[in-house]
Amino acid sequence: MSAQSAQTASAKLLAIKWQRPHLSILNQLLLPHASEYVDIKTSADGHHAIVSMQTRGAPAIAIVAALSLAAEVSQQQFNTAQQTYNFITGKLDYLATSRPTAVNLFDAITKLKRAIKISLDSQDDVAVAYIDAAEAMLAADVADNQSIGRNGARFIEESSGVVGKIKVLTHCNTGALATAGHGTALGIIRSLYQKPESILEHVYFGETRPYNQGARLTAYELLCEEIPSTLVCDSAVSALLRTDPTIVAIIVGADRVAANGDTANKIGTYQLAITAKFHGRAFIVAAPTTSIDLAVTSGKDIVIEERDPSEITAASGFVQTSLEAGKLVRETLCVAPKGTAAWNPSFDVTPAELITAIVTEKGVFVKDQGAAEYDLAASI
Ligand SMILES: CSC[C@H]1O[C@H](OP(=O)(O)O)[C@H](O)[C@@H]1O
Repeated sequence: MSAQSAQTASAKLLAIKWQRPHLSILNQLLLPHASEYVDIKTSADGHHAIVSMQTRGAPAIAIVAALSLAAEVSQQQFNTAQQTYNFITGKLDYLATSRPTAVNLFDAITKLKRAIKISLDSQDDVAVAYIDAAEAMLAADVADNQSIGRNGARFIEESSGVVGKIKVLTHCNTGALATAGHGTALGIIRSLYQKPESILEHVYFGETRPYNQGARLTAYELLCEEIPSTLVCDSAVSALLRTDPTIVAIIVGADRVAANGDTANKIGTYQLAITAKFHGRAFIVAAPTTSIDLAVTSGKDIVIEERDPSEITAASGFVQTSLEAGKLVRETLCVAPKGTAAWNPSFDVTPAELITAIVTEKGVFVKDQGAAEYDLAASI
């Protein structure tokens, strides 16, 4: 890819734009067929963007929440530091009600409350302290993801066990569109592919029913960056692993990793871990430490978001003829018969015993010999 086209690709993949005090986000509900930004002026706008999934992805949710309130605070006039503190903590508690599973949001809220408490106690400007702390999260996430990319690429090169070129498979969207930039699992794939004389030949990715983050968003990222890739149905992965031994690893993101390594991630991840185990392939979780929740001892304590069953019983998209005419006409197609019951958990939990490694910005964690679980409290 030329430098110019790489620049174009990264511009297309900028999910979050922050220029104090202005925040805008790429509306991922319109991707891949339209690339439109939405202005986020208040925490209410941020809450809506997260609940509606205009923005999604564990790290991106936290950063959009934090910066939406920074935009709002920038427009407010406060009489006292205590009033500022009370306003901010109240809005953070409201943002915490948006989506329950990704711990990054709650980690950010805890850190932001700590930052403004320090400024209140030291009689510094509470509003400025908040905005500075929120902005720092954006920059830190990009740096974390680039470290995850380097750590994961090295781990795969050193452990693939295959002479010559390899292929990998990923699930959902864990790239620049799910984070502040570069990505976690897709960040590892990006880093591996961009290496000189890369061993990575091809990327398979699942459509990720029912919201199609794979078919819509990961496809968009991989095509933008001209990374050789193939979309498969979620239900085709076991057959694919059986036919292609050069698929050495399945690499996924995380929304919440428990202290023992059990990992909540997009629905379908658990069965990918099972088929990876059956076929003797590595199953790698990529996540910043802001996705690790040491307060949760195991996956059984992780709250799993359930979304509207209509996401399964119906299919929404843009009418092909309208796209060809340069228009965006969105239609909803009924798939299941009216009255069909559907169970629509947005995430599932993969037990630590099925996870080969957890790649973070601080390093790659593997289980002790013979252990079924991780001890992440001792690692991070
Ligand atoms: C970089 S982690 C992204 C993580 O979030 C996704 O969920 P959603 O699209 O519903 O926000 C999925 O679980 C990914 O692994």
